[in-house]
Amino acid sequence: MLKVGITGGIGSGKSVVCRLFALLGVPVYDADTRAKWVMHHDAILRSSLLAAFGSEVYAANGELNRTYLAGMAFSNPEKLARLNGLVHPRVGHDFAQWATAQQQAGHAYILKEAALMFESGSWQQLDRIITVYAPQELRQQRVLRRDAHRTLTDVTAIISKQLSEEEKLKRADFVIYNNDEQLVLPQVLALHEAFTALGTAPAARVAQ
Ligand SMILES: CC(C)(COP(=O)(O)OP(=O)(O)OC[C@H]1O[C@@H](n2cnc3c(N)ncnc32)[C@H](O)[C@@H]1O)[C@@H](O)C(=O)NCCC(=O)NCCS
Ligand SMILES: Nc1ncnc2c1ncn2[C@@H]1O[C@H](COP(=O)(O)OP(=O)(O)OP(=O)(O)O)[C@@H](O)[C@H]1O
Repeated sequence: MLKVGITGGIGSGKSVVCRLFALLGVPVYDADTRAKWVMHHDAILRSSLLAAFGSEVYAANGELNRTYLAGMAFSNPEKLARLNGLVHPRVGHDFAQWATAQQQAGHAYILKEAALMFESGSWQQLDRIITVYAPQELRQQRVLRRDAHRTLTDVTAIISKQLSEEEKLKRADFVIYNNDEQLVLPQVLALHEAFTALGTAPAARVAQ
């Protein structure tokens, strides 16, 4: 089974693209959502986050206080690095377990969606990487439309914590252009065909 990563900067359209793959029957692991799940459910991680960032990390009802964490982490590089250092290994472990279950279900390939793929080192768990590309101005507009609570300053701060799109393009095996100039669906269908073939080919070809 081929493991394909799909990354791209904030607002590039990873989730939209992943919804298309999911419609084709491809299992998709959403690292952003799972990161929040493990931060809520993993008792050891909860204790580490409380020890590192204080009791405000969790609200009185036990829910993750995302606004507090976002405000703290996206404005302080050391705190963000500490948060990443605690959360990313747990997400890596969670993904490995999920991927094993998918393999047993006999899928030709699976997708892992993550904003941070090269930054977190999680690309090493994957066979191929797709970058979803859109220019920064368009990404900012999309996020401001999507996230009513974020300002342009917030979005710019998050962008500054992510690897540049140029670097992601250099490091990716495939690019999906979601820049309002090219149709997305034909690009997804072409990759689906290629990955289905690769995922069902002998292991030697997949490993390359
Ligand atoms: C700080 C948190 C709680 C803020 O949650 P919130 O719901 O406000 O934002 P959300 O998760 O939707 O993130 C918005 C966007 O910011 C970007 N982003 C998220 N985490 C990070 C990070 N650690 N570094 C850089 N960019 C990030 C992504 O593009 C993401 O889609 C949350 O982002 C988080 O837990 N981040 C740490 C875990 C992580 O790195 N997740 C990303 C993939 S594993
Ligand atoms: N081609 C498109 N045309 C119109 N709107 C789009 C297009 N692609 C994405 N969007 C919209 O832009 C916003 C950002 O897209 P999406 O949530 O998929 O980005 P993302 O890369 O997953 O972002 P994040 O890193 O924040 O999770 C969403 O509201 C989405 O509906």
